[in-house]
Amino acid sequence: MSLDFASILPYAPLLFQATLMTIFLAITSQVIGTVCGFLLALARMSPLKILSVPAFLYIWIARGTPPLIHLFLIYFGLPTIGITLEPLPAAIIAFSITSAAYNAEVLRAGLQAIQPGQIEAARAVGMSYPTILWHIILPQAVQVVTPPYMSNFISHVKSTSLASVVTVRELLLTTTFIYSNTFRALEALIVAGAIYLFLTSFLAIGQLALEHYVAFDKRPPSRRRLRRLGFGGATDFAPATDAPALLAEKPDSGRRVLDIVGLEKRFGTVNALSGVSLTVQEGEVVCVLGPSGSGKSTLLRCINMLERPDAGQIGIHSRGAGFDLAFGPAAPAVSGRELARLRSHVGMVFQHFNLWPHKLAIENVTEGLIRVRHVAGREAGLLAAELLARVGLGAKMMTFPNHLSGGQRQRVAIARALAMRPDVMLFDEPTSALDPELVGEVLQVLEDVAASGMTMLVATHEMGFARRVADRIVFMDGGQIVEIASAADFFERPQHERSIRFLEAVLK
Ligand SMILES: Nc1ncnc2c1ncn2[C@@H]1O[C@H](COP(=O)(O)OP(=O)(O)OP(=O)(O)O)[C@@H](O)[C@H]1O
Repeated sequence: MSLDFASILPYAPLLFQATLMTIFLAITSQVIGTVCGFLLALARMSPLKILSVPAFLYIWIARGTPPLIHLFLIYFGLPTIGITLEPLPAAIIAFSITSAAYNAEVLRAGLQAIQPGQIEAARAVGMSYPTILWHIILPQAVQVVTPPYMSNFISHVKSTSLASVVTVRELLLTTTFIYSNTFRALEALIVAGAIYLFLTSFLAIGQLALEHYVAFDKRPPSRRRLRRLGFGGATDFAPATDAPALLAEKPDSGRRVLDIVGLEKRFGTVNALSGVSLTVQEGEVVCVLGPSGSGKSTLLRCINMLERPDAGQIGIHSRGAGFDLAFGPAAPAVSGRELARLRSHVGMVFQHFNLWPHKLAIENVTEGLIRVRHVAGREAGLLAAELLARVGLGAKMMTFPNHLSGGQRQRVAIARALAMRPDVMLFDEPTSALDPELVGEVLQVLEDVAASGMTMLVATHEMGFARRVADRIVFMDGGQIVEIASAADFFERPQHERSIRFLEAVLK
């Protein structure tokens, strides 16, 4: 038996039209399915049950039932309640329903793949949720979702052949028409298969190109990206020398920057903070010491409201703005905008750095300036370059975080927090995640920052650093402040029996 493709040839224009219809059907329903899938993914992740439960039910039902049933329900079922649709809109709606359910799960996986620490770091510089979503979460989520999303798209293209059963003139229906006229079923089906293969191969190549495009940290930064920050290229940068100084001279104003009164925080049955009161003056360096689980991190996280206290008051009195927040059942709610404003005045450095891996070191520093302070790209680039040079990373500013050592990452994180010109800097065990030989370089930067007059609250296990640099020591145990003393007094003449035992244990 010989194949006779020549008899199919007269139908080429028809096949071409059918191919266009298949492409139109696939793209339209995929676009609708992606937009709806994205909204569904957000709803599914929402803490509000009124959003997450319906989203879950939708995805469960739409994924668990055949697309052909969706199509029949819409095309044959809806007319029974008075809604009649043409074949093409019916097919588009049916395929969008399926596509939305599958894409919702793919997109949710991408959104949830971002480490929570990165989102906390973005909140800590004062970014709003939409800004975080757009600039921190989505660019990274795209990297994660590209392979499964494109895979869904490829299988979606093939599923559009189902539209033939409701007489949409797509590829399969046209193919059956051709072979019923020519009696050349084999040839017609081979041609149709080849066209599907061509379309899906095109998407597979698109997937490879997209994967390459979104692998931001695997290739050198584009010129466009650098120009936005005022640099013409990666190699022509000379660290700025005339950038305005970001760190003030050590002040001696006696002005209170931080006022904490009666702070309480519970996690279930654990009293993480009980009646914590503390005042910190401008330019003061306060080290918070205490055994593991004593509440040091919780105290810092409550100050910039990454954790919401259950009761008490926090006052932050900056030169530019003042915040007096009260907590408790009767306290007024604090708006998201006010929280973001507060956080932009309180710098936070985390134990695990929490840099944004898709952004260069310099972009990690400029991001808050551009998105929160609305500083122009060029000016932000200059300030960031100056700061990175000050923390000893002038030569690494065009490097992605994954190519930096732990100590270098932490120094970028310090520059990122300093760039916002905070009124107080909170350091949450900044050296605990570092290899011992990298601790020194970070502590040196901390000492430099302290010497420059920054008001600092440092939760740390580094006793030598605390003794050398701290003006005062706050010693915590069981969620309470047990002792507050000058560094000399605390280390030479600890008063409280718990402090004495702690020092005996850690200094022996
Ligand atoms: N998100 C949370 N959920 C439940 N319990 C928590 C949470 N965060 C902290 N805790 C608990 O609160 C207490 C204080 O924890 P916190 O992390 O503030 O201590 P820490 O002094 O910083 O400890 P470490 O030095 O080990 O970091 C601990 O008992 C801890 O288990």
